[in-house]
Amino acid sequence: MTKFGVDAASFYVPSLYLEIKDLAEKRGIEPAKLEKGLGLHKMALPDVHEDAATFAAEALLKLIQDYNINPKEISRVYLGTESALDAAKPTATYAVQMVEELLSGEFGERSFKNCDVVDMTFACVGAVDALHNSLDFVRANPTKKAIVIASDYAKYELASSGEYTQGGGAVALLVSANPRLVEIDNNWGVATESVFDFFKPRRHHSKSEFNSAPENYPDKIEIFTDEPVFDGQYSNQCYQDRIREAYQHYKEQTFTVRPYEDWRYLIFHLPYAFHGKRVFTEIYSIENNLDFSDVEKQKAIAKSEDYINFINEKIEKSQRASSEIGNMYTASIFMALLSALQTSFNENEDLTEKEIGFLAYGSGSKSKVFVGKISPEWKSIVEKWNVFESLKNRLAIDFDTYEKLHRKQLDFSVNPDYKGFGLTRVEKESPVLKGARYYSYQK
Ligand SMILES: CC(=O)SCCNC(=O)CCNC(=O)[C@H](O)C(C)(C)COP(=O)(O)OP(=O)(O)OC[C@H]1O[C@@H](n2cnc3c(N)ncnc32)[C@H](O)[C@@H]1OP(=O)(O)O
Repeated sequence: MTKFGVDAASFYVPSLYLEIKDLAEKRGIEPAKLEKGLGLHKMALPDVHEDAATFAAEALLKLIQDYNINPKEISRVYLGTESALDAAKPTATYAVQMVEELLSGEFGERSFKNCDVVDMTFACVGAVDALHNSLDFVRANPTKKAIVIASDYAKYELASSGEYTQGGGAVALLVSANPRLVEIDNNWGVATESVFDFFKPRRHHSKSEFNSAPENYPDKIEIFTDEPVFDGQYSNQCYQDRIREAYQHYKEQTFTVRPYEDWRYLIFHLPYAFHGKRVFTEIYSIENNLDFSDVEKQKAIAKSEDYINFINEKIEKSQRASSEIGNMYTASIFMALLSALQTSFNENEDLTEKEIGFLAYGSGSKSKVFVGKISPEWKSIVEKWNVFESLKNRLAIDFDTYEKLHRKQLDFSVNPDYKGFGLTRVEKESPVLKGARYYSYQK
């Protein structure tokens, strides 16, 4: 029987970061809480010229170049993002255009001309939805290939409880038959409930708030905000509830008992590094008939030797990249996979045929639980990544620069050596192009 899944993967993390201890000091938070309590070390930050479109373009370009992909052979580019730049024009169109233009010498003009390109949004689970859809597509059309990109900038209000979990970047996945990285099984546990744990409402503004609003602007206009409205502890609870329900749904469909025991790695959406291991205590307790009825008992389970051994074996390696990057929203779950596989690769572990369990979550809210099996050729894909080496080649910025970047007070790139895609300008004058974004590539 033909197998379907992820054939290759690549990632992009911006070159700037802030040390978490610098943030802790300025905000009066004990560094140990962030480092030892939540697993945070560094926070990746977009430079002035970067956004979710440039992140996506970088990951897409790397995927094409590292794995010799001809864009003309790609039938779909589905982008999961909650950092969309426009409410109508997909961020994926910007990313595809950047890559098309850069590679026009090699593949001709408009190499993605017959490609189906779209964004998918459901907070942090949007790229899993894109993967799910793309897998359905290749299962129905086994000779075709799709690319899924997860790209986001996780930005929170200054001095909020989300601030120390900020981060950003992108992961791109090639989806096809006979995948060389991981085969994805077609059983999906799903749980949905509409809640307000974390969301980005359109805010209404009146025309009078804009000094230079053109005559033909409507009296009320809507703009998106980068920063979410959220309730941190409630979002933790919603995450825990949804993954419990989706895991249960997965079990019902697969008639499995304690499936997590067969998983070499548990790969979670990680809003911060230690989130997966903190919330999985509930499912672990249910599966092992442990009393989870009050906070004391829950803490005892989290601190038990069995649970700590379980975390060290099945979760810890997936957290390592997150500690160095922070939240990547849609891309976090895929970066957790890359982190685990890169570590196994570096340690010469043979993962062939091993099962991986995925527990995805998106606020608002939805969870998907599904399983993959590592392909025999996995090392030929992972050997191109160098996840941890590449994270060492970044530029630390100071707190003052961080705050200015956050407030959009800087006009020029912070990294003097920046290379790659960058925003050149946003049209401000022309009534028919106002807001159009233009990008170029810095060699
Ligand atoms: C977007 C989504 O994916 S939804 C799910 C997650 N939600 C978010 O990411 C929303 C944005 N983020 C937030 O609101 C917050 O950062 C949260 C909710 C994630 C974390 O909230 P906080 O109130 O900062 O932390 P919280 O009190 O929950 O946990 C702190 C941890 O540090 C530990 N800690 C505190 N001080 C110390 C210390 N000095 N040394 C060691 N550990 C410490 C605490 O014991 C606790 O860990 P434990 O519960 O495992 O024992």
